[in-house]
Parts: sequence; structure tokens; C-alpha cells
Amino acid sequence: MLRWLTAGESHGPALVAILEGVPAGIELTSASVAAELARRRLGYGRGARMSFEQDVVEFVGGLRHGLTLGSPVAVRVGNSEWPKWETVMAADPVDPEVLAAQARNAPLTRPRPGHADLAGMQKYGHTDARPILERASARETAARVAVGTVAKALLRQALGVEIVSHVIELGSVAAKPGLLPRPEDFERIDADPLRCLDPDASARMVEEVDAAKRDADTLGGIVEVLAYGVPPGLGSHVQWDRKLDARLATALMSIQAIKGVEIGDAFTQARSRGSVAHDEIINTADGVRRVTDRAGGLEGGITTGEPLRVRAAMKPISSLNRALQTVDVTTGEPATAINQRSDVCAVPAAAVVAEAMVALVLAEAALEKFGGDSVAEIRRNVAGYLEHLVIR
Ligand SMILES: Cc1cc2nc3c(=O)[nH]c(=O)nc-3n(C[C@H](O)[C@H](O)[C@H](O)COP(=O)(O)O)c2cc1C
Ligand SMILES: C=C(O[C@@H]1CC(C(=O)O)=C[C@@H](OP(=O)(O)O)[C@H]1O)C(=O)O
Repeated sequence: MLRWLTAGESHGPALVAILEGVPAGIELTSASVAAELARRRLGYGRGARMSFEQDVVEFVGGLRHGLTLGSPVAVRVGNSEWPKWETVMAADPVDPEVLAAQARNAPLTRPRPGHADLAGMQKYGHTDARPILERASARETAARVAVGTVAKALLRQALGVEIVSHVIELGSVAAKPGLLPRPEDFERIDADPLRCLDPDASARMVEEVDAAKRDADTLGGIVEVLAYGVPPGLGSHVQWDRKLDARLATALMSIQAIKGVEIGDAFTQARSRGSVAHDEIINTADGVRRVTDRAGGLEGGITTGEPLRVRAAMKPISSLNRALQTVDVTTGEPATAINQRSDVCAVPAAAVVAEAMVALVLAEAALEKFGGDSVAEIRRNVAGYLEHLVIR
């Protein structure tokens, strides 16, 4: 069983994550996690915080001399900006006079529509949004990407699975339909300001971000994640919580601001007739294959062996400089929402987070299917399974 949790606040000293159930023998370094975290900071339209803050990666368990041990992997992602926040976010009580002297500690009483502020304040009994926004913040996704790096390494080294993502829509701009990145496009995608494979669309996306910024507004978009080399047979049709499509949807939907998930071409399929919606099956020299992959590599909650393909829709960022109408919770009077510095658009970063979530789900499903406490054992189990597939 692979399980994981994160902890930590946006402006706290660090985020931490523990990943349990990791097999031994995965090659991994702090540098490989730092490289994935750097990818998460990319993307045109992110706020100032992304440029001056550093993620400081430290493994505190589960790794020795660049190999996982089989014990829980514990990772700490330190926040280089902590000294600015150590009073406001101090774990221990602070002299009220010291707190009052810090503008940063002023209660945030004008909840942002679309953020977790008001719902969280009501639920947890606060009249200040700070205790809510600190944990709701997508800073937490740095910890997910850290453990996602372990899952990606496991998938690559034990099963040969490669995961790639790209931005297919941003605001009103869509990339050319049907562009499917391969693992070899990885660097080209990361080099694009919007992580978009279509250069014309990318240029228009840059303009769209500039226009939104000029208007003190924000944007959302749609990302797509593909996993190549996934064997048939991960997940199961037999129980609701074993269906891999459902597990992927939950994982993607848990990302901050993701409000829709699509498996393969689900929404187009829904608008089509059955005769053109499904992937016909043929026999080839490589065995039984689908002619197309509209289903995104999943049927019956089970991987088909075709590339896995899922999409996630991100709503526009809810901290706007053109602040929306709200209520000041201390007076009950109409007010404009908190309009602190913020990202204009974080869709490219959300794609990197989505890769991590897909990797964690696939790694868990692979361990369920193949078992094994070391990379070598999993490889043997995978080879044995593929060799004896009753239909190939
Ligand atoms: C990578 C990433 C960066 C984000 N940056 C911001 C931001 O700068 N400002 C903001 O208001 N929301 C940002 N969000 C979205 C909020 O975290 C999210 O809307 C909030 O936690 C409420 O959760 P919900 O939208 O899932 O309901 C970001 C989300 C992601 C995935
Ligand atoms: C810090 C990150 O993203 C943050 C996510 C976020 C939010 O509300 O989700 C709000 C912003 O933080 P702040 O309000 O302090 O400027 C983003 O910068 C990160 O991704 O590492």
C-alpha cells in the first residue's frame, strides 16, 4: 500500500510529506526533487513570490546514498522566505504588542469569493482568513510534487512508464486539437512560457495573460497529462473505489482550483454517437491494440495498455487586483475582497502538479497489481505478468 500526507502552511518554515510503502532500490536524489520543484515554479503569469522564494529540499528519511531503503520517505521543502514570517506564523505564543506592530499580522476580514476564506472561517470558527488561507494555499502542492517525484522514479525504473503534461487551453485560447506530446517533447514543453505544444497558441496565451494582468484580472485553463508505457490491468472494474478512472479524478480534483476532470475525450464522446465514440480493437504484430485512444487508456476502470490521458480544468485565480464584492466579517458591511499579490494564471504549474498526482495514483495501482518490496522484484513481477497475459 502506498499512502502519503502533507503538512505545513504557505508562509510557515517548511512543508513536509511522508510517503509510506515505497519499495527499496529506487534511484533518487535531492537534486531530482529540486528539479521537479523548479518546474512547478515555471509558467508565464505567476506572481512575484515565485521569483524570490526558494524551495529548499531535504530528505529526512527513506533514502541512503541515492537509493530508497524501503522505509517511509520523509521530505522537507523549506521556505527561504520564512524569516519574514516567523513572527506572524510562529508556532508558539507571541507578545501581542509585537504582533500588533506587524502590518502582516492584521486580521484578514474581507474573504475572497472563490478562495477557501469564508467557508473555512465559518467551519473553523475564525474571524481572520489567515488560519484558512495558509493551508488552502497551493504552496502545499510543492510537497505533492516532492512525493510525486518518488512515484515518477518508481514508475520509470520499475515499469518504464513516462509521464508528460501540457497546457491545452488558457482563458479563451486553445491549442490545436489532437496535439499529443511524447516523452521526448518534455524539454520543449518546459521551455515554452505556457507549457503549450502549439507555438501559435502559446503566443496568443502570452497576450491573453498580459491582457488579464493589464485589467487586474486572472485566468484559468485546461491541462492534459499523458502516461506512456502503462501496462494493461491497473485498477479494477469490481468495486467503486478500485476503478482507476475514479481514483484519478479524485486525485486531480484535489488540486487547488481544479474543478473539472475529463478522462480521454469524455466530453466529445458524450456529444457523439457510439459508432464514433469508442476505440475499435484490432490484432497487430504487437498484439491486440485499439485503433484510436478516445477512452484515454481506461475501460472499466482498468488500464488498457494504450497511453493514459486525463485532463483537468482550473478555474481562474480568485485573488484579483480588481477585487470582487464581499462582506467585511467584522462589520457585516459591503467591502472589496482581500487583494494581495497573486498569480494572474498558474495553469502551467497546475499541469506539473497534475503529473505528480497521476504518478502517485499509478504508482499505488502498480504496487497493488504487482507487489514487490524492491525495484528488482517489481520488474520481475511485471515481466512475468506480461509474459503470461492470456490475450496479447
Ligand atoms: C499552482 C497553483 C497556484 C495558485 N496560485 C494562486 C494564487 O496566487 N492566488 C489565489 O488566489 N489562488 C491561487 N491558486 C488557487 C487557490 O489555491 C484555490 O483556489 C483555493 O485554495 C481554494 O480552493 P478551490 O479553488 O479548490 O475551491 C493556485 C492554485 C494552484 C494549483
Ligand atoms: C506559494 C505558492 O503559490 C501561492 C498560492 C496561493 C494560493 O492562494 O493558492 C497564493 C500565492 O501566495 P501569496 O498569497 O503568498 O502570494 C501563490 O504564490 C507556490 O505555488 O509555491
